[in-house]
Amino acid sequence: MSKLKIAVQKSGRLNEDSMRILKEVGISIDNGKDQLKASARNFPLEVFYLRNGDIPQYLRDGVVDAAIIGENVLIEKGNDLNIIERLGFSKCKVSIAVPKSSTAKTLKDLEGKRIATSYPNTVNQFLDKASIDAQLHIINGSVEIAPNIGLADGICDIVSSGSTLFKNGLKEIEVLLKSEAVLATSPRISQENQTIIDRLQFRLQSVLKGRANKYVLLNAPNDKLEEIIKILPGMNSPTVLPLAKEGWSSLHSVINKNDFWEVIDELKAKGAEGILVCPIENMVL
Ligand SMILES: Nc1ncnc2c1ncn2[C@@H]1O[C@H](COP(=O)(O)OP(=O)(O)OP(=O)(O)O)[C@@H](O)[C@H]1O
Ligand SMILES: O=P(O)(O)OC[C@H]1O[C@H](OP(=O)(O)OP(=O)(O)O)[C@H](O)[C@@H]1O
Ligand SMILES: [Mg+2]
Repeated sequence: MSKLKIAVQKSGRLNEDSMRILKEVGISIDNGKDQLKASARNFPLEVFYLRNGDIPQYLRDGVVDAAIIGENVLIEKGNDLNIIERLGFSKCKVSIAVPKSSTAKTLKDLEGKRIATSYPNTVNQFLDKASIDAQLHIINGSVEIAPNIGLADGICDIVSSGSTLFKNGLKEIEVLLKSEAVLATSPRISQENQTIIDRLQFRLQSVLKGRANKYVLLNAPNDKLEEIIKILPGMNSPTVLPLAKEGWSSLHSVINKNDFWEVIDELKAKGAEGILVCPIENMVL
């Protein structure tokens, strides 16, 4: 039987969360230390542990069928490749930054200046679009040090908390793009492996929906139910069960994680009691 070949970063910022999400979709992987390839025990899948930066070419060549990769790397090296799912972790920006003392306020102010970066294609794309002429210095890491050692007037690199910029006396002046981990596929994927990735994607979507929501249970007097139900639309409509206590009901529903605290405040204000909130492992809709 055919197996889906999926690339995952060997080590680095994406590795742990990539392996976690595979585990959460119920895939067990035999993981020997320093193994570059591993098979799943209960799903037709082989994991290849690769460098993030090498993955676009492997996808293009069909060496792997799919990959969990930073979207920023695809924008830099794999604009032709297909993103099928956004995975919600490793969120970051790719930004332009300059020394705090610099008068530059936008990318335009770097006309004729030197920019250090590990993402030359991305920067060039933005420079071309804005008809800006700047000189790129391509370096592979520690980009934020470049202005301090006189190598560049500005940089383009990944920003997350902003602490690396801060520690190096830099300020962000323009966000070129936002990125997160994504699932991408090879244009050469076989029909057989496409059906396997469809199954994997279905499972991933149920885990991602689960992560985005919470299950809420509460008790409420029957005369308040109508108003409470308006706040809690649920997946379809909330479950209402009678309590042993006369005139009271228990209500079960799903709420979005982002507006969870606001909803809880509203529920309390409308007379809800004994509110329990639980994480959701999977949501299959
Ligand atoms: N500080 C950060 N916060 C959040 N996400 C980040 C951060 N830095 C990088 N990322 C994301 O994680 C990905 C992997 O970053 P990491 O630094 O581990 O690898 P790398 O050195 O770019 O790649 P390689 O695997 O080729 O060595 C990046 O492409 C980006 O999408
Ligand atoms: O805004 P922050 O939260 O400080 O994160 C940004 C830093 O994180 C990444 O570096 P990383 O630590 O991955 O080191 P690397 O250069 O070796 O990849 C990135 O290249 C930035 O330097
Ligand atoms: Mg890094």
